[in-house]
Amino acid sequence: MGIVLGPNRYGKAETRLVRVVRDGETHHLKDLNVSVALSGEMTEVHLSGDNAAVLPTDTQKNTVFALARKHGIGSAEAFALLLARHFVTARPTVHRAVVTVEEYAWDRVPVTGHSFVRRGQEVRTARVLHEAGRTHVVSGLRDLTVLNSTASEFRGFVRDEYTTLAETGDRVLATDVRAEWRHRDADGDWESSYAETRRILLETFAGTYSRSLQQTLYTMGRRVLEERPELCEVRLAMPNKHHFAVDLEPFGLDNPGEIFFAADRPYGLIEGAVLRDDAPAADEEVWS
Ligand SMILES: O=c1[nH]c(=O)c2[nH]c(=O)[nH]c2[nH]1
Repeated sequence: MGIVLGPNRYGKAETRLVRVVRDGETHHLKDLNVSVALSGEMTEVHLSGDNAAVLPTDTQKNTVFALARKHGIGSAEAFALLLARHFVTARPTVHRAVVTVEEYAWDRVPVTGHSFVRRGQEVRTARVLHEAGRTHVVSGLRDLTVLNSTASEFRGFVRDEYTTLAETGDRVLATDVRAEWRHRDADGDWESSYAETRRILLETFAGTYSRSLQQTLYTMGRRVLEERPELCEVRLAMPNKHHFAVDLEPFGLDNPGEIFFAADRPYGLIEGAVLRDDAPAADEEVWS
């Protein structure tokens, strides 16, 4: 039968790499999504299952982390060139490498040298419930992605027979803030209220030494209510976007809190409301 193998390639897609460079109190962040696609002498693996020419995609992922530690990440292009050349040069069975890098831009939150907010993806929200005799206004935002590259620990938690998590005195804390805040009244300066509340949320995330994301959440909500008298309740939902320090020891490299794997799931989801004890009751429907 005239059936042949056509064009093919393979590789590790979407390795989420975060590099933190610590220059004293000032940290620098690179956040990349790296995809590798290799092709070459891959007929046998398809036809007979002989893997002799196959560089595992797992190895490709490790290479992304190891070369980031060894050579740094000057720019997306430079890092892609480094990887592509490595795979083709180091592996005779690989003839072509296509390396695709997405870089996510972060701005500094000026409160500290280690706090960042991801550029340009947040959404502002507003919800009004109105019926005879009452009106509720809830403002909010979602997908405000923030990261502290230090000043976060997680220790002293419950341990049972299924616990493997190590205690940590210094970790990356990152989350997509989903926040909604309820106004006491149906009139106000919505623009300045929004801008100030967003600023307080951001600055409190940045400026709070965190013993848990729960503590950070409560502190953010509390600070908003302390500073914004027009508001009576804040609800927050914050995924704990885990950043795992990559073990580079098998490759003869140390990792002094520099190279992280940014996992997208599963994630811890921390949710909570913070309210004044005299907040007027509101229907659940005002919240999303
Ligand atoms: O801030 C955190 N809160 C938790 O409840 C939790 N659970 C976990 O595994 N890591 C974390 N981090």
